Amino acid sequence: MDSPGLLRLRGVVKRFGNFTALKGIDLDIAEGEFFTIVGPSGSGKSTMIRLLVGMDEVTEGEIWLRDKRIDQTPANLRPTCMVFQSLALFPHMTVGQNIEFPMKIRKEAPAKRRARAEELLDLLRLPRRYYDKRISQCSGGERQRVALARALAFDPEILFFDEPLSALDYRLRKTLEKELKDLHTRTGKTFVYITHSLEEAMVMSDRIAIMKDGQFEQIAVADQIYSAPVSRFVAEFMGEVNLFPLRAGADGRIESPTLSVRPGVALSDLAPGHDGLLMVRPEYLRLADSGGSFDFTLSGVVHGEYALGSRIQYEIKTENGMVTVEKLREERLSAAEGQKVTLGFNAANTHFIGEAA
Ligand SMILES: Nc1ncnc2c1ncn2[C@@H]1O[C@H](COP(=O)(O)OP(=O)(O)OP(=O)(O)O)[C@@H](O)[C@H]1O
Repeated sequence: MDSPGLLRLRGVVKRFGNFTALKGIDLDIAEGEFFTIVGPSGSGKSTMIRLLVGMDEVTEGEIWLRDKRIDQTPANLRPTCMVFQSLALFPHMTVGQNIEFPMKIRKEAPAKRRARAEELLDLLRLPRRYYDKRISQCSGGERQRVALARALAFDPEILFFDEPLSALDYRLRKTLEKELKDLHTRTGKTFVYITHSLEEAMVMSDRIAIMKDGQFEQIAVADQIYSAPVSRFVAEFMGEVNLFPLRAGADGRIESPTLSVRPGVALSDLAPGHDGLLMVRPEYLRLADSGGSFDFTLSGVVHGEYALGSRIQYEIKTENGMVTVEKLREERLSAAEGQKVTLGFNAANTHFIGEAA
């Protein structure tokens, strides 16, 4: 990033008694960015968001918004807004009253509030007649849109989202993921989003931060995190993956206990005398039995076949454990369960992780 971030964290530590939940976080989020924090349960995502919105205090470190230090600013005085999984709408009020709530607090005139509420209904693609509808009469997806409209009515500098879609069913979640991305583009606001779901993060975000044990393991654009993870943890967290131990001899020749390596193959990140893990995503493995030349090959037996909608996943049992292969339905493997197969892949479709097996 060229310009300094809109939101900056410097050395942020959060301790609960003897337990350190955040271990010195440095982070810059750019204005207008869709920034997503992903991580397993207990990694510190909610703790981080709570500090950012002012629901909890930092133990050490600083949080800056533009040129103002905000870590000591009470939540209600921060120009940020939070959208929760639980929505926190007022169920006995109408859609219009909910959306207008922040403007009412600001003591804006009724006509102005109404006009803005209608604009926000349009923006969230809710019919204007919903203005008088009670929240209790709205569906889950509609409530989610009302909550977003209300959050935007605060006109915050940054919107924080704490797993807002996790309680919804799969189809609705998929629809709202796209709507949120679209909303982000149309409003130009800065979105900071936390989720367990990698897919959600991949669909929507400009950048993704992978959190582990109170620290960021990697921060990058989705593609890079998927194809060039910095560690085994990130590789495995970012979906199905095959990892093979590998080492380069003093002469640079690559050796592997599990793979046959074509002589002359080189990996730019693997220096002579070093070892690590070779990563290949399941979609890059091919059947090598019918010919073709591959940098790496291995043999196994087809153990299982699983339909994943448009794709099919295969488990291939090898001497050194299970290998996962994924194909589009129309590229189904011509091998039945129990059949012996040779798989191949090329160095160009791999990524080397300099981490011991
Ligand atoms: N008030 C608290 N007192 C003591 N420990 C806490 C407190 N809040 C959080 N923790 C601990 O801090 C760690 C991080 O919790 P946090 O809720 O931030 O994780 P998370 O990544 O949001 O998890 P999840 O995805 O399950 O919500 C956990 O080990 C949790 O037990």
